[in-house]
Amino acid sequence: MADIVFRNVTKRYSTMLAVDDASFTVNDNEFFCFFGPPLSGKSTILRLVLGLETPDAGEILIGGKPVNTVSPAERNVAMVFQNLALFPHMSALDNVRFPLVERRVAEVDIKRRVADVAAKLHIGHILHKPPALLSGGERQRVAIARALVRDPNAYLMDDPISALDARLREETRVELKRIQRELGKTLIYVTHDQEEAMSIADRMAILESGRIRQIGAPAEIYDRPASTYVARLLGSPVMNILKSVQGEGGIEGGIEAAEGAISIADRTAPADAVEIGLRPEDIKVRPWSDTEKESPGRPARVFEVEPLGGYTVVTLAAGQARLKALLRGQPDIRPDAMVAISCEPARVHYFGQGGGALAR
Ligand SMILES: Nc1ncnc2c1ncn2[C@@H]1O[C@H](COP(=O)(O)OP(=O)(O)OP(=O)(O)O)[C@@H](O)[C@H]1O
Repeated sequence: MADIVFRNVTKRYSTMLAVDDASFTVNDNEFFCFFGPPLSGKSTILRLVLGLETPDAGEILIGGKPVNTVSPAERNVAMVFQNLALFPHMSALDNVRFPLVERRVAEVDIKRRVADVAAKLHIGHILHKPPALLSGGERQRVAIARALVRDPNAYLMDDPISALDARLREETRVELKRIQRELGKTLIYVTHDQEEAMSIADRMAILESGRIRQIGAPAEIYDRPASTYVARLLGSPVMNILKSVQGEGGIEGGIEAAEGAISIADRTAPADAVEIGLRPEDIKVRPWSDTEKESPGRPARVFEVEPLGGYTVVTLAAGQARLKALLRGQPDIRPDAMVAISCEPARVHYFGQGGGALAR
């Protein structure tokens, strides 16, 4: 069992609160992501788990045992650092072997485990090379292999594939997910790439300035962000968040614009909404001429069209409000055209004073 628990953990660097009263549980065998902007405390949390830092307050438990005073070696947690930290004077093979040689594992077992991990990461053909002769992607795989070759309680990875190009990153994250499932080990993963976090994690925690703002399955957080801060971090294009004005009623789902703010005709809207959030994919866009009197579509002007192949991002001007809509395929929509926009009331997000999500 290697569940990892933080109970009210705080870590300061002089006056800087790097981790602020963090409480969470990473379950055994879980792929758990920490996601947040730069300097939000992601790496510090990993260093606390690893034992490279000691909390100023609170308690850390690994597999049910308090580890605040346990050395990194005894915690037996394997880490892949952002800067990889491969030994330059050793071949890739010796780098991967190193943790086992250091622990005096029998040669026959070393050979078996290295071959196994090399096959999993497709690096068998480059093991003879030193790091300097490997590409960025190959170096990253070797660093991951060096962590996987051990049999630790848990793996920690700090933005391990950030140096790869977009295609290789996609491939590697799919593989990492598969490998973690096969190994059946707890994996804590840090990334500043929202798409990566969403695609790879069983559950994730969203950080802001050292504080955990929300924990949940990616789809849960995406569908029910607890605040405008979280809502803006996930999704591309990001959620449209506009000031809310009281509407005149109108037909359910109609988006009315006024003075840079919008209202949605929605019987279930909370009265104390200060802001309204609309995911770009939830905005329906139709040619204005199609609009019948009973339709919810309210007028908007097409401001910009970005065809991206499989889908198209359309920026809409509704009064002084600007909204982005994400449409499938390549619809025949041109700048300056008038369109009708609407949104299923159930898909609308409402936020109150201070940015917290409001229940209906
Ligand atoms: N060794 C240190 N000494 C002083 N301050 C530090 C140290 N390590 C981190 N910090 C500060 O703690 C805060 C959290 O940093 P941390 O590196 O954990 O964030 P992060 O989310 O991992 O950032 P990034 O995405 O840029 O890696 C930052 O304000 C950072 O400047």
